[in-house]
Amino acid sequence: MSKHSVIDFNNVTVTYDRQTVLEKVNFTLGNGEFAYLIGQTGAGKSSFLRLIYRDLVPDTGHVQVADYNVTTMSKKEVPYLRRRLGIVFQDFQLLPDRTVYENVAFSMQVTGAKNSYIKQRVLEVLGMVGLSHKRKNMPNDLSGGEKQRVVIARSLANEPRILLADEPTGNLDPEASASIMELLERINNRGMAVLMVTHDYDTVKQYPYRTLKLKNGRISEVNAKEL
Ligand SMILES: Nc1ncnc2c1ncn2[C@@H]1O[C@H](COP(=O)(O)OP(=O)(O)OP(=O)(O)O)[C@@H](O)[C@H]1O
Repeated sequence: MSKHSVIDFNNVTVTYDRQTVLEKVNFTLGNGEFAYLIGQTGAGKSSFLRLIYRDLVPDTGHVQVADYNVTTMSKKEVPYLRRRLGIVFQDFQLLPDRTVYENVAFSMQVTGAKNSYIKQRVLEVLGMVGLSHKRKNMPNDLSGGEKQRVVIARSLANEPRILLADEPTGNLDPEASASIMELLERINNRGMAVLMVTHDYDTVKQYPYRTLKLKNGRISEVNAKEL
């Protein structure tokens, strides 16, 4: 893998039963790059992301993420790979019976970080997403946009190199979506690569970055203006 890329797919094929979902896909996400992944329902976007965090192994081809050869790595190494990734998915919900602070701290405690560092880092990432003042609140006291910002803060806690975001603006009103996009841009400007799966074409047009479309097992670059 080139030192300029953080994700590399080389001729990746994924087949479920007899259905080929990805066929000899090549893809590179540059260090610090922002890119969108789009495609109709069932096009293979979730499968694509699952390959990156090693929830799925390709039938053929290679996947490299940060310094890890994801295709050949041992199971023992998977948690270390995942710590290099910030994951913002709709089904990675917040724990409803823990405060905002505790939700973010929890993701660091499992890595064995020191308490003094956890405290400092949780306050730092909550500050980054503009929610320090809500740290003692429970998730259910927050709006949808604020909850999503806590999920983003949690994903940043372990200082990942890559942020994977699956529909981070789904179900949010335009104002909350804009605040999430501005936050993702700020994070990206600090040097983190961002790969965002979305159906929200208005957002793609408003915040244009390289846009890749999955269709019939293939990936191609599209012009956001033509969406
Ligand atoms: N574990 C599995 N076993 C069999 N088929 C699967 C499995 N996972 C996904 N598929 C099929 O592979 C295809 C791609 O699924 P995938 O979830 O990757 O698409 P997607 O683009 O993320 O869709 P959506 O936008 O609806 O989430 C679909 O036809 C799906 O039914």
